[in-house]
Amino acid sequence: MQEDILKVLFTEEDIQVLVRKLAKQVERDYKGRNPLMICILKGAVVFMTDFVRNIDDYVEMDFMDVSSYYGGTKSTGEVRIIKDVDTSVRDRDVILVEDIIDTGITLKSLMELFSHRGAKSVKVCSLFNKPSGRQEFVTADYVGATVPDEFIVGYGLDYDGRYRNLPYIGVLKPEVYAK
Ligand SMILES: O=P(O)(O)OC[C@H]1O[C@H](OP(=O)(O)OP(=O)(O)O)[C@H](O)[C@@H]1O
Ligand code: HPA
Ligand SMILES: [Mg+2]
Repeated sequence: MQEDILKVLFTEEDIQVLVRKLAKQVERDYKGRNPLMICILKGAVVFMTDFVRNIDDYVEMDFMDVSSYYGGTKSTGEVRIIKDVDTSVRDRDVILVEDIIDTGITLKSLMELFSHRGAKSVKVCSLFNKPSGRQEFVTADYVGATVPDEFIVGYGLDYDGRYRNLPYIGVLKPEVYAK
């Protein structure tokens, strides 16, 4: 698996610094508000588990599985809901927890959905932002770091379902997806 990685962009230690920074920002901004954190599966699952454990206040968690890449390195543009949340978002302070915002297509459709469902507020916390990929005008309220215009994997992020278990963030060798 490691031989498919061109270079490491963020080590395990780098990632933990970013995660703690985001958790402390959210902890401060949401003090006493019991926000509903919605993890956007599958990519955000690793981030979510570290993130919530760095927040020293009440939070609730739910999970939504959406997909639009289907094993490739380019968005299909069609965001499919595979599993919805169980919790009612009406009058809740919702925080969407994402691993990466690239084209912005996933986030745009989720923001519309949750605003429509009557959430009191909807904010976005994304570990990574790739502004060079943007096709929709969306921004996250909390961002860990900006990444370059390369396909990255690890710490939840996949190519074709693989590499999510890498503890670091790496750039995938282009020959892996050119095959
Ligand atoms: O800004 P965008 O171009 O929409 O890309 C970002 C989204 O794409 C990835 O999910 P994916 O559809 O690959 O599903 P996965 O999380 O199950 O891998 C990633 O986890 C984000 O949710
Ligand atoms: O760079 C990426 N890597 C993995 N999944 C992704 N989904 C959008 N962009 C990416
Ligand atoms: Mg994916």
